[in-house]
Amino acid sequence: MASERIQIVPSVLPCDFGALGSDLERLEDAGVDKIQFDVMDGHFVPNLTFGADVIKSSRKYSSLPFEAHLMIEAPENTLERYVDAGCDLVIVHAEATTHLHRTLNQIRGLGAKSAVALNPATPLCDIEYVLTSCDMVLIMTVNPGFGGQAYIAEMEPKIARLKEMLESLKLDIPIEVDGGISPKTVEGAARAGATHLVSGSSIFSSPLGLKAAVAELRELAETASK
Ligand SMILES: O=C(CO)[C@@H](O)[C@H](O)COP(=O)(O)O
Ligand SMILES: [Co+2]
Repeated sequence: MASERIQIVPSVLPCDFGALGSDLERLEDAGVDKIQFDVMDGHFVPNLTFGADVIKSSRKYSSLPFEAHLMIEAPENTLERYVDAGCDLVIVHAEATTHLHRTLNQIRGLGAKSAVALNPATPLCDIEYVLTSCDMVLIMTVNPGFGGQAYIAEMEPKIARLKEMLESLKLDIPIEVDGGISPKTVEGAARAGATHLVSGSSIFSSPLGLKAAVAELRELAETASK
């Protein structure tokens, strides 16, 4: 199944926002599969980053797919701007939008892929009836808002249960994990069923350098998922 291929997805949070273009070029040279832009509004999460304009002006520096991880209240009001900015996939939080089914279909209607993210405390039953409107599900392995937090290993049974749910519904949808992914934690997430692995602080601070850090994460995840 296509969704089983491991993808390494850097979060841009550790990038130098004054030189984002050159950091995006470095990431592409390092062999990553897509780029995650962490959009935070200071309301849904207690941190503020950037909006669609920054993503739009970054688009020319990379040929990789872009995904917007929208940690914002009422994302349905601004989805068009992220698709227009060049995001191939838009991720909304189940906790941040009242009419989740409509919001996910709105993303598809704009011509992008749709995904839903769940905070650690949010149960899988909250998305059971919208899975056919999703092109990916993101299980947060930290509480959203900041990079560099500790991985919450208690999310592994949640990932495994989601994988079972998707299999029983015959839905070929990849599971992404985000937060605290490093060489120490990636195997547990991959073994549980995650194939898209977001990593920020670990790959950027690795003494191996970006390229070898990305290769190491990929190799560990591929071995663990077999
Ligand atoms: O969405 C988020 C945080 O809210 C993530 O994308 C993190 O920013 C990933 O960073 P690390 O946990 O890998 O440092
Ligand atoms: Co993120």
